[in-house]
Amino acid sequence: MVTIQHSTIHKKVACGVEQAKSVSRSVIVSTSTKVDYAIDPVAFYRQGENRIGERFFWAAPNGDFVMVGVGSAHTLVSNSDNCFKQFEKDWQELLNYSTADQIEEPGVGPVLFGAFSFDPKKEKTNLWRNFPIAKMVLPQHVLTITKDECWLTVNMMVDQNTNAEHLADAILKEQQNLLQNLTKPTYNPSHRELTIEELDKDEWIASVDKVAGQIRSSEIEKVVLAREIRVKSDRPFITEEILDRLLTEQPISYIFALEGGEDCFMGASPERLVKKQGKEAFSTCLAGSIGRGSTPEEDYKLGNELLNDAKNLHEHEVVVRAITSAFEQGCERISVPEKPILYKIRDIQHLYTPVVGEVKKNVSLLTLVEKLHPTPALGGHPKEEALQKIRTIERLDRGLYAGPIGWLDSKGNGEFAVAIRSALVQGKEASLFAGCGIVGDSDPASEYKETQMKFRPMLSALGGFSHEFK
Ligand SMILES: C=C(O[C@H]1C=CC=C(C(=O)O)[C@@H]1O)C(=O)O
Repeated sequence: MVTIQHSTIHKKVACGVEQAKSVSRSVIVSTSTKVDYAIDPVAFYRQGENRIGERFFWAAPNGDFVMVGVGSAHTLVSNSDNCFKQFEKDWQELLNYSTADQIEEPGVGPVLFGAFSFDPKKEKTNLWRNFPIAKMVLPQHVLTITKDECWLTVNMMVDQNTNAEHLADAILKEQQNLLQNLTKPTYNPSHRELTIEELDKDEWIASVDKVAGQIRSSEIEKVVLAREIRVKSDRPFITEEILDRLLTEQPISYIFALEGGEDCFMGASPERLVKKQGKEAFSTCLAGSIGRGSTPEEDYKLGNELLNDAKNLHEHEVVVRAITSAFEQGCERISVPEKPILYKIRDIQHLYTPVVGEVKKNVSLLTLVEKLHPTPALGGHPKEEALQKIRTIERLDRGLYAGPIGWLDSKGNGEFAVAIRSALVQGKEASLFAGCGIVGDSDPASEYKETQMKFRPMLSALGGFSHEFK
């Protein structure tokens, strides 16, 4: 099932080699083909298994936009807190030396996919050894599925010594392999026996009490405190199987996976950080939570309770203020509804306010990400004071949890979600993370229960089941 002609690729690479010679540096050669048959994205990801450590998966809510990457033509890595600006500069420079087909469709052509740590200033532990503070990958092979189109892109880094014939052969062979066995995989539905260790549970509950007290007697309005559970299985986890479950069980969330070495960071986040399409930018305020009812009546009652609960409305309002203020710096004609509505996912319902704006000239997606992150849904308010509190009080290393994860293309489009409801999968073990917005009248026992609820999507996708987390 070859979709790109060998002669076409060969010609493009040969041109790239000439360009590399003339500018004395390596250049990107990118070419995209529209395919007129369906490709199952999880099957495509699975087919890339000989590129373990170099794959990613992304599906926007309702499968409206899916992107899968295999292999790396180039990787941007940063271990500093200047990562957004550094990547912006690196990406522009790479694009200045690229030859790509002119395709308007967002997410087709040269793209970067990657993730940023929640807090580059927090000391890094061994848990996240396979991930830098931030990384974004220009994938070798990309599958992009939009509402009505399906595209395959190959990206190559070419220098003056590249053998065009060899590179064209290798890339086409790999693409052919990726396009084998494209039927939707079926996985064994049997559940696993998981052992769950709740790390520093009592300390976490005590810290909620302490921070709520400090909030009552200081200028700090809100701090998000997170915790970690470590899950062990009798056999290695299979990331394709987890992706498949997440897609089925969490259809209105962002489903993501990013590999680093043998590890995989993955999740199902309901929270958009920011999307940029053309001149428009979209963000989401998501904060304030309650469970789902077991009957429609109970569910409605709980939703109503949430919509009228002063503590949750306050938690939410802090986020709306911060996102609106970040938008005011980068956008014009901002629109924010006056009141939140409910966003109901399988295990939980949230208060939700969408924010839309028209991006000012020369403001890029990464600039918006930098201005927004971390919103008070993940950090707190005021931002710096809340971050300082999290650094000193939280015992876990959040790593990529609660950081921005997503993609951008060569035309300035792209989207980032906030990497919550996530897990770092490491062979037979996984660390899961969940946090809660703490305000002055937060109750430690209820916040603890809320984290149990927030662990459920990933626990279930890992194939596990536990009464405590029900
Ligand atoms: C920090 C998390 O959730 C945030 C997003 C939505 C609702 C939240 C809340 O109600 O506390 C949190 O701010 C998490 O799931 O780990």
